[in-house]
Amino acid sequence: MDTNEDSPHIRAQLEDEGSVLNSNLFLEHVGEVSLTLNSDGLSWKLLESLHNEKDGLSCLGIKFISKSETEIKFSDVYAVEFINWGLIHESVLSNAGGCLIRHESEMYRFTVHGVQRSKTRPSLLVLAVYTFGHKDLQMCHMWVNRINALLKMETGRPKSLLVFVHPLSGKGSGCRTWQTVAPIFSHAKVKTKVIVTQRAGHAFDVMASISNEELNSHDGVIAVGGDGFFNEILNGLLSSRLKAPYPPAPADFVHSVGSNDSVLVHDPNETDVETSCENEDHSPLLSSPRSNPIELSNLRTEEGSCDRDQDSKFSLPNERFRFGIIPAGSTDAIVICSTGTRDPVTSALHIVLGKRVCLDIAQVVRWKTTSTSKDVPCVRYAASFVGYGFYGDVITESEKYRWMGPKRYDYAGTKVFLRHRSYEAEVACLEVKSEKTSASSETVASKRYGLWLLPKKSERVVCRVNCSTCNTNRSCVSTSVPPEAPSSDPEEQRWLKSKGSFLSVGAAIISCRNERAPDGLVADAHLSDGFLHLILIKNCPHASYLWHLTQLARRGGNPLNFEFVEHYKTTAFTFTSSSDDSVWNLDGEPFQAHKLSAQVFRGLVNLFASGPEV
Ligand SMILES: Nc1ncnc2c1ncn2[C@@H]1O[C@H](COP(=O)(O)OP(=O)(O)OP(=O)(O)O)[C@@H](O)[C@H]1O
Repeated sequence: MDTNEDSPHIRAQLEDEGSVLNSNLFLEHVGEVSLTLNSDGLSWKLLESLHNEKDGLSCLGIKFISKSETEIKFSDVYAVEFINWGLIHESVLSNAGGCLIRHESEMYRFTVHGVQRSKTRPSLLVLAVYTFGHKDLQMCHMWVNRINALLKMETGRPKSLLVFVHPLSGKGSGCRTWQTVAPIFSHAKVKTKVIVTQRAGHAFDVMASISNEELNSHDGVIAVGGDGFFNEILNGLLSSRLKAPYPPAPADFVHSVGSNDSVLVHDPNETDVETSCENEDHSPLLSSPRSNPIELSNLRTEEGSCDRDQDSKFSLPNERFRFGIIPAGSTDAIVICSTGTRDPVTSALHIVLGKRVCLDIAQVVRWKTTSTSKDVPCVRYAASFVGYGFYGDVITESEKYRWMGPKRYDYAGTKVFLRHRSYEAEVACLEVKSEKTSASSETVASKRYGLWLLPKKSERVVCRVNCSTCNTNRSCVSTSVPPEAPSSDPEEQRWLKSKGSFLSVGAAIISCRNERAPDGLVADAHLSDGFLHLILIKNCPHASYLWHLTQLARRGGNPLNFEFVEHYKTTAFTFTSSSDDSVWNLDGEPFQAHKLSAQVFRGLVNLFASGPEV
């Protein structure tokens, strides 16, 4: 079998100071191949004797094996493992008639675990497993060691992860989803500390109370669940660690907050984000005791980082520490927007391969729960969407039907749509000059509403892998730099206001693509451009609202192209309701707020993802 003259036993050739290795090995289901390793990856070629050079390997006109060289880059390989002595199945040509026959023989084997893109859906990653074999044990060990050595040189791959599994997420399949992808992590030798949650708020409590030292010992935290579960983990981490100023607000908003005036001042050295929310709404996050805000105020050592007394630092933004989501929820919009698909295996592969994409995070501060309440400010963070009116009502209604699983959203959505309730409110958002189109090109409607002239559909730049919009004017995140927040200089602030009766008020941080809205609410929203898209749906006839929702549900639809829809691209907004009955929807979780302000932090967190291939 071995023909290499240099070594009678092992057909291994080290060239170029050992950087290239070449051997003849057997590849499972293929046959004998010439396998080459170089610094980039592996490539192999079926040995010529096994196929007809002209036609490739074929039997009765059916082509079985491509004669072309095949390869896999180390950037797409996440593991190699020795699997001892056993059968390798080969395909060989019979002498009679040149037909393909199956042949198997025993030898030592090793498996290379990698990733391939689906040919039909480029966002979908599929497992690629290549098993090579050789009669010589040392030969196999040498290949495994060499591949392992090169895999260790791949940067950014996680070694240790904290994994939260929500067993009841979506259709109740959180644990099953984790069991499906867990072998990917064990093959990749990623240590996982798995916590299956026992109740709502469990993951928040763990993340809020975990020491920075332990957090720093992991390369990231993974949510096996839906958007709401991810939101809980995000809030658990940020609530006690991110020290950032409150959102900017117009003067009349500041005054109306009354006794809370002082905390609206934008001096980060004076303003601590408190995590203590009054336990008067029924959010699962609020059901458990919180850290004492007075203690928290002593934690700050410098902007964007936290230093608990005896504890080490955890910087924010934090380039090394990433969040991951393995979709098991009912909507999974964050996964769809950040990977382009809703597939647990794809998400797991993005994680073990150490992909990275920055994500904007909205800070939402509730100043009043009801018109008469005297509250301490309550800070929450959202990664995908913050909505009021229709969106708040759907989430409130759907909570009653959790047992229905994902179908609850359709049922609750229909009920709320039929009610056609509108809400009196006042909304103000910060104008961002650099984004505004020239005055001469503003339409009458845009002037009336203070609207920006939004790009035509064909001019919209959709967020993709290596998105130039997200990467412009920023160097992703770096440690010790405070998150990029809207300017707090009153000179630079101009507020656009809208007061009236709204069917809904929504702020999309990302496009919010999901299976019910294939292009998302805002098709050209980006993962980390530092903007919120504020969408105000003014009261309108029932049929018109239905038309808007129909456009939302259509691929290629234009849900924002209506007279009754106002769209502001902004970095901060404030909201005051005229009624007491004010429920917001934060990443799919209810949040009662009569008066709130919000701002976006550009690229505050990193995700194990690479952006959507759309
Ligand atoms: N063990 C548990 N039992 C009950 N509730 C839980 C448990 N673990 C987490 N939760 C709560 O369930 C909420 C919803 O979870 P999740 O987002 O995974 O599901 P979903 O609502 O079906 O999906 P989506 O948010 O994508 O629509 C979380 O915010 C969390 O507070």
